[in-house]
Amino acid sequence: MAAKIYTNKDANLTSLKKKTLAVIGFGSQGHAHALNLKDSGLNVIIGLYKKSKSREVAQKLGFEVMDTADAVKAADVIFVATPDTVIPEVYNKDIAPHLTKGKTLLFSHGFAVHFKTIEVPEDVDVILVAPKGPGHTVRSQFVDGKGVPGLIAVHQDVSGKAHKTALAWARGVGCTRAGVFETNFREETVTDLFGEQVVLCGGASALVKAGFEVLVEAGYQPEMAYFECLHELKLIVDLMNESGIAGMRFSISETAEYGDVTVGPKIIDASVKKRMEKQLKVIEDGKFAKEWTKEYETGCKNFNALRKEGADHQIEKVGEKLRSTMSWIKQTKLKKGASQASYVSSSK
Ligand SMILES: NC(=O)C1=CN([C@@H]2O[C@H](COP(=O)(O)OP(=O)(O)OC[C@H]3O[C@@H](n4cnc5c(N)ncnc54)[C@H](OP(=O)(O)O)[C@@H]3O)[C@@H](O)[C@H]2O)C=CC1
Ligand SMILES: CC(=O)[C@](C)(O)C(=O)O
Repeated sequence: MAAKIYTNKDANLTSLKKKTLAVIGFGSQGHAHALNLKDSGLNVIIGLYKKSKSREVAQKLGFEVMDTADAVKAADVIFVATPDTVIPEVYNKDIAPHLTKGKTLLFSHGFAVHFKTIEVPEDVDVILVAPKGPGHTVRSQFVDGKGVPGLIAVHQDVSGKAHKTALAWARGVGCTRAGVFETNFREETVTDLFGEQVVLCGGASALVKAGFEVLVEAGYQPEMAYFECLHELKLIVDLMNESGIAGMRFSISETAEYGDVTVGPKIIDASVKKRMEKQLKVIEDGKFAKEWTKEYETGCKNFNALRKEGADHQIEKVGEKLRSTMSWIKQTKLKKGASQASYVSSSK
């Protein structure tokens, strides 16, 4: 039987209207959920650590900002929007001690609950509302009157209202405008990690860089390689996003389509699929979660070195130059280190 898609007609905000909603963290997801919920007429407070660079940004956007522990004490629903590797320390220090009976714990990724990096008490609801898109898109789509499709899941339902709360939150952040599927913490966690590592962020950026390098090393202009391998990828993926692979193939030339169906399977062949299957096992077995947690706990040395290698890649320099000279590309210079929320789409 096809999974049910929940939309606005299935969800209302009633169960959240008289509640205090705390968003712990004001980053990519945190700022988007907070602003969208606030624009949906709900009472939202922000919990941050004392030295957070996002305190001032959140206050300027009209939020009451508290220390994390105080926000948890004051709230009925607590959205843990800190990085997955930070969740254990924030949870154990500032959330768990104040998670009294009847509160609801909410996540937008199941990592901490599924891989048990935290222990949740038995007397609170534990739910997931996971928009299937970056936080900045969750916000910009909402501002444009649209929504990002999302997932909901219930890990623990003490109140008997966990599902309704999840749906109400999904409505408040705009997901039910697009469509919401119900899943469970394991499925969301595993598929999200797989998707972002193997297809979306990891797979796509590796494919783009490899294509760019092949063209540049063969003597073609780096600008041509950038246009072909990075810039145009968005335009092709947009077509797939809107009307499927078939729709994209309808729009491109027959020459391109012939190359697509004959060469594509030689590039992404059975050996690539085997490596994808292997990575899925690494995620399912919790090996990835252990590796990432250890990397974080030992100071992210390897992670930062790989980040720098990526930032120093020629494609970044060429791309930055081209994007700054071409008017039709939206100039959103998202850069790590600044407050994520400083790129917020205004609500008016
Ligand atoms: N990025 C995305 O689009 C998506 C993220 N998710 C999930 O959302 C959750 C949050 O990720 P994301 O939004 O990317 O995180 P970000 O790194 O963008 O933001 C993290 C926020 O947490 C704050 N923070 C850090 N330490 C603490 C602390 N001790 N107490 C309170 N706040 C703290 C940061 O403060 P400061 O601002 O000072 O740095 C920042 O505001 C994760 O579970 C992630 O997996 C799910 C779907 C998509
Ligand atoms: C945007 C999203 O959902 C990702 C890629 O999985 C993430 O940022 O965690």
